[in-house]
Amino acid sequence: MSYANERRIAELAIQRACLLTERVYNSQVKGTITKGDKSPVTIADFGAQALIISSIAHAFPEDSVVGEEDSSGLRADQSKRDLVWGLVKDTLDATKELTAELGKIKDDEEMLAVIDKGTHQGGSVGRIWALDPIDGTKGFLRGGQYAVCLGFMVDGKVQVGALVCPNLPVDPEKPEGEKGILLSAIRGEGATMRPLSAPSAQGTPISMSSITDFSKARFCEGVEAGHSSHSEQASIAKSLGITAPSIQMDSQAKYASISRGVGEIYLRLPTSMTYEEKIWDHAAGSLIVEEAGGVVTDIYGKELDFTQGRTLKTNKGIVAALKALHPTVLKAVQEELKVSKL
Ligand SMILES: Nc1ncnc2c1ncn2[C@@H]1O[C@H](COP(=O)(O)O)[C@@H](O)[C@H]1OP(=O)(O)O
Ligand SMILES: [Mg+2]
Ligand SMILES: [Mg+2]
Ligand SMILES: [Mg+2]
Repeated sequence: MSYANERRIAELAIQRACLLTERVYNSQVKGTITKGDKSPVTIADFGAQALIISSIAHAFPEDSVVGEEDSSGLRADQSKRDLVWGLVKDTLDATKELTAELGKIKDDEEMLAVIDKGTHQGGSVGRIWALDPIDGTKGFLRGGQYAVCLGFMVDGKVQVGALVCPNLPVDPEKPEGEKGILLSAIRGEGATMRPLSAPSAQGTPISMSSITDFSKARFCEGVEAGHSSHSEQASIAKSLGITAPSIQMDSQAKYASISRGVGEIYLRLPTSMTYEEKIWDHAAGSLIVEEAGGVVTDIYGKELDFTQGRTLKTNKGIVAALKALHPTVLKAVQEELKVSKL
């Protein structure tokens, strides 16, 4: 069974949401709220979650959604709620040609209810979407990389992944040139990429870099040292003979980057043994890397298990690399971490 229709709706939904996130990215007003876990959420995260879940509910009314955000921050703050509804309404008005396929939201009450359709607990049964309306909110606030991410799972296995990275260059050779790419994949059918500016273009197939010589390989890692250990990453790079400086960027833009051959390895090294990675942070990106010729496991070498609920509670960290490099990278990770962590 091909999931071409799910991929098409996923692409349209995240592109529509990206019009809203870019408007906020380029505005002074971000409307940031600090959540219970101390992480930031902005009016753009809420607006994008509302638009994307309403698209899924319109196209696939029986499906469930595990989304990062809920409406509690907006229910407690009328002015932010008004700001988000203004953004959502403007975006819907500006994209009327998509209403037949993606539907719309009638008022701010419905918008809050739609955001809360993302509170599903996930699991191993049925059709479930994993949504990160803005991945890398800290990067978004800093003017760095972020991604709008949507994965589609059937019985706990990711079948479709779609990512928009609005600030990655279309041509990696021209970092100051046109920005904004959309990547997607269907399991077993490969991964593709196209510029955001060409919504009706056919995606171009992408594949990981073929560099297998570690002295020429490059790491991608997060900007936030609190999300992944930079010092252990540096020791692992040294032990593998990697000399190039690592490419630092926020969000699943790292998965996007290695899947189109910019960087060969992405590591996410646990900074605490209690943090559980969230399914929406990995569903789309991990499938795109696998379909571009990579292998994605945790630091124990275990496959990512999306059947466990809202988090990857049986996994720790991420090791993503070209198939030919992965066993050696994993061994180096385990040698480095076993003293302090395993
Ligand atoms: N303690 C943590 N360890 C690992 N990842 C975290 C932690 N806290 C937040 N995150 C999530 O890490 C991701 C960003 O990763 P990176 O550092 O690679 O850019 C985001 O999804 C962020 O959530 P959010 O979606 O709220 O931004
Ligand atoms: Mg967040
Ligand atoms: Mg995230
Ligand atoms: Mg997020």
